[in-house]
Amino acid sequence: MATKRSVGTLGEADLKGKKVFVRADLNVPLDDAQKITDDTRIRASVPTIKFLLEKGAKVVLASHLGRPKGVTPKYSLKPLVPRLSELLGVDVVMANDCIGEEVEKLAAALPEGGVLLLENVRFYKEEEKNDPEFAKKLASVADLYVNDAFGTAHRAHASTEGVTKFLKPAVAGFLMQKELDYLVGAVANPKKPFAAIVGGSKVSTKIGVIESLLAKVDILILGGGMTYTFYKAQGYAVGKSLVEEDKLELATSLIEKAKAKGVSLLLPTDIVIADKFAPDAESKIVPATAIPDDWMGLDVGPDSTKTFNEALDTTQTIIWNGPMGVFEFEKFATGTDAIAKKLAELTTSKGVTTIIGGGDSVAAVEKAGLADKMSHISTGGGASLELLEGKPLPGVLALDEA
Ligand SMILES: Nc1ncnc2c1ncn2[C@@H]1O[C@H](COP(=O)(O)OP(=O)(O)O)[C@@H](O)[C@H]1O
Ligand SMILES: O=C(OP(=O)(O)O)[C@H](O)COP(=O)(O)O
Repeated sequence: MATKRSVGTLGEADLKGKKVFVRADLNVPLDDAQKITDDTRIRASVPTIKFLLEKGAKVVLASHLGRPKGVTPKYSLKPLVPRLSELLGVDVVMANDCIGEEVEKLAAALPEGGVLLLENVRFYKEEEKNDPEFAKKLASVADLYVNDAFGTAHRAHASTEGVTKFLKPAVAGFLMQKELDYLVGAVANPKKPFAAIVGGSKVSTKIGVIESLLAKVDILILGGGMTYTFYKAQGYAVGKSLVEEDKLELATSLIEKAKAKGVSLLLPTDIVIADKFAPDAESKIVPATAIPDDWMGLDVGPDSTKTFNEALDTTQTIIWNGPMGVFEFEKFATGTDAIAKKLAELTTSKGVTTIIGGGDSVAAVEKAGLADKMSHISTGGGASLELLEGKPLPGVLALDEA
C-alpha cells in the first residue's frame, strides 16, 4: 500500500531562519459563540510547531475550518489565536487572508521563533480544486513545507497536495508520522474479530468507504446520520431525518454485499426522535420503522445500544468514526456516550484495541472524560477510514520519500 512508504520527517532539514509552511488540521468544533468546544486538534499540532520554533524557524501556519462556501466569518480561524498562543507560548500573529500582499508582508516581518496563522484556506474555492496557481501563491511566502494535517491527508487540496510542487523539502510533521505509524500497523494486521462503527453526518463522504470496509471487518455498526439513508433504502419512513437521496441505491447494494460477505451489518432498531433540531426539542423513542412525518432521528435508542454492546463484546479490534447522535445536545448524547463507555471498558478490562477517529467523535470521547482509556485517539476520521480501506492518502503521497 502506497501510504505505507516512509516519508521524510523533520530534523533532516536546516531550519534556522527558514520560513516553514506548516499545514495543520485545526478544524476544531466551535459553539454558537465561537468558543472552542474541543481543542484536541490544536494540542496535537503543537509538538511540530514548537520543534520548529525552537530550531529558530519562522512558522507560517495554515488550516481549513469547516466547509465554507466562500468567505464566511463563522468559519474564521481567528477564535483559535488565544488558545494557540497559550499552548505555543508565543503571540501568534493572525492574517486576514491566506494569500496576498498582507500575508507577504506579515511573513517577511516574522522573527525567528514567530508564528503567522493564515486565514481559512477554504475561503478560496481554489483550495479544494487543488488549483496550481493558488498553491503557488500559498507556497510563495515560505522556504519549505511540513504537512502535519493527518485529518486532511485524504484530501488532494492545494494546501495539502498542490503546494508540495512548489516547496522542497516537503516533509511530514510529528503528528502525521505518529498517526501513520500507529494506524498503518493496527489496520494492516488487526486482531480479529474486527468491528467498525460509522456514524456522524458526513454521509456522502463516508458511505463510499463502507464497501471497502466490508472486505476488512467482521462487524459493521452504522449509527448517527448514516442510519436514515439505509432506512429509506429499505422502504422505511424517515420523516425529516438526514438522508442522502442519491445514495439510496448504494445503501441497498451495501446491505446485500454485507450479507454475501458474511459481515454482520447492524443498524439501529430503535431511535430517539425530535420534533426540531434543537437542544430543547421534544423527544421520544420509537422503533426504527415508525418515525413520524415532521420528526427526525437524532440518536440511537436503548435497544440498539444493547445490541451494539453485545456485538462489540465479541471483538478484538474496533475502529469508531462518527457519533451515534447529535451528542452536542445533551438529550441526544446517550447513544454516543454509551459507545464511548463500552469502548473504554473493552480497552481497559479486555485489552481490545480501540481506535477513535474524527474531530467530533474525539470531542465526544473527550467530553465523556474517556480519551485516555482508548488505545489510540486519531485526529482524522475520514482519513483513518481511508487508510483502513487501503487507499493511498494524497497528502502523504505528495511528501518527499525518506
Ligand atoms: N442523526 C443525526 N442527524 C444529524 N446529525 C447527526 C446525527 N448524528 C450525528 N450527527 C452529527 O454528526 C456530526 C459529526 O459528524 P462527522 O463530522 O461525520 O464526524 P467526525 O467529525 O467524528 O468525523 C456531529 O456534529 C453530530 O451532531
Ligand atoms: O474534520 C475532518 O474530517 P473528519 O470529520 O472525517 O475527521 C477534517 O478536518 C477534514 O475535513 P473535511 O471532511 O471537510 O475535508
